[in-house]
Amino acid sequence: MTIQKVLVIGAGQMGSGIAQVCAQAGFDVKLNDMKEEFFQRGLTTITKNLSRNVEKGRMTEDEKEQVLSRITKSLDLNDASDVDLVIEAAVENMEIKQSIFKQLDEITPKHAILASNTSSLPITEIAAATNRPEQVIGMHFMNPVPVMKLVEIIRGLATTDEVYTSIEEMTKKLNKVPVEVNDFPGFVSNRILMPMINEAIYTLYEGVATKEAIDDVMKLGMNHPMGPLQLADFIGLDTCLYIMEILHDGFGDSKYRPCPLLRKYVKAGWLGKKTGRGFYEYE
Ligand SMILES: CC(=O)CC(=O)SCCNC(=O)CCNC(=O)[C@H](O)C(C)(C)COP(=O)(O)OP(=O)(O)OC[C@H]1O[C@@H](n2cnc3c(N)ncnc32)[C@H](O)[C@@H]1OP(=O)(O)O
Ligand SMILES: NC(=O)C1=CN([C@@H]2O[C@H](COP(=O)(O)OP(=O)(O)OC[C@H]3O[C@@H](n4cnc5c(N)ncnc54)[C@H](OP(=O)(O)O)[C@@H]3O)[C@@H](O)[C@H]2O)C=CC1
Repeated sequence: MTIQKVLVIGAGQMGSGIAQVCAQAGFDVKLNDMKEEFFQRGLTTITKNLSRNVEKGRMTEDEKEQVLSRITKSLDLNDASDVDLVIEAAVENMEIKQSIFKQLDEITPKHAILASNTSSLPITEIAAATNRPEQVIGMHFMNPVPVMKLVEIIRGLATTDEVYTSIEEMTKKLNKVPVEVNDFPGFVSNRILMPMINEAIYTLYEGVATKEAIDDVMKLGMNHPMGPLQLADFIGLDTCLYIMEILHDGFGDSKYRPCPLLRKYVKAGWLGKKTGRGFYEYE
């Protein structure tokens, strides 16, 4: 199947990055969010990223304008009526995702593929909200999207080979590397990453070391580009908590219990970099 028109849902940190890389690869992109201001915030991030590419000589001003001209605003899900692919990057919540996919099933053309950028929610369960589970798939980008090479591609129980192949090809066109995984809570990426982050939070909670010391151990000792607490702030502590809850519920194993300190920070609205405060403070 040929994919040309894409609708990205959610203009947050992930959705804006996904819209950017799709437009850079020549796809026509509609970027959807619930409010004008959220769309504008996403577009501002994309414009900043592209301007940095121009400054670094990787792109001309003309090319930047062409990329921007391929991104259009959408504040209404009905804009999905003529697209070939939807990539959903709204909040990590099953009810919200199922409601979006149910509506998309009614709005989008019959051939359209419905993909979710979910970090951990079962694709099979999201697909069950539609009448086309064979055309639903996980397309899990990594943050920051313009930089990270991986797209974890998750097959739901009913996803067809044809749909998988279309998404694999699309991923390569985005200059990313697809890795196929099966549909289990947290897939591969967050089944391994998030318990490490949660354990780092327990290490802080139990007073084993300061936040800076914990991050330094992992940066200097394990060559991680960011320490786990800095990375948690970068991902968003709300998203980290949702993922731990999904692992905990999905496997029923106490080893995935979210650290109480993580819950406390999320309740306080300290969601990390995106709200200006998490384990660290940001400008
Ligand atoms: C939760 C999930 O479901 C899955 C996930 O995504 S988990 C999170 C996965 N991501 C990670 O683990 C990221 C770990 N961190 C890193 O890899 C690096 O710290 C980083 C790439 C973010 C920054 O790299 P750095 O070397 O420390 O900083 P810096 O030199 O400023 O940036 C390197 C490049 O990335 C670019 N960059 C950094 N942050 C960026 C952002 N948010 N958006 C776009 N580009 C960005 C910079 O412009 C720079 O580009 P050039 O080299 O071309 O100039
Ligand atoms: N952060 C990360 O590192 C990664 C996150 N993901 C996944 O990507 C998804 C988005 O995460 P992220 O970008 O970090 O989150 P953000 O909070 O940055 O962005 C989410 C955006 O979606 C909007 N939104 C919420 N509900 C709807 C809806 N019903 N329709 C349209 N837009 C909606 C939000 O609006 P509002 O601000 O009003 O809530 C917000 O603008 C999640 O599923 C997450 O698990 C995947 C990989 C990495």
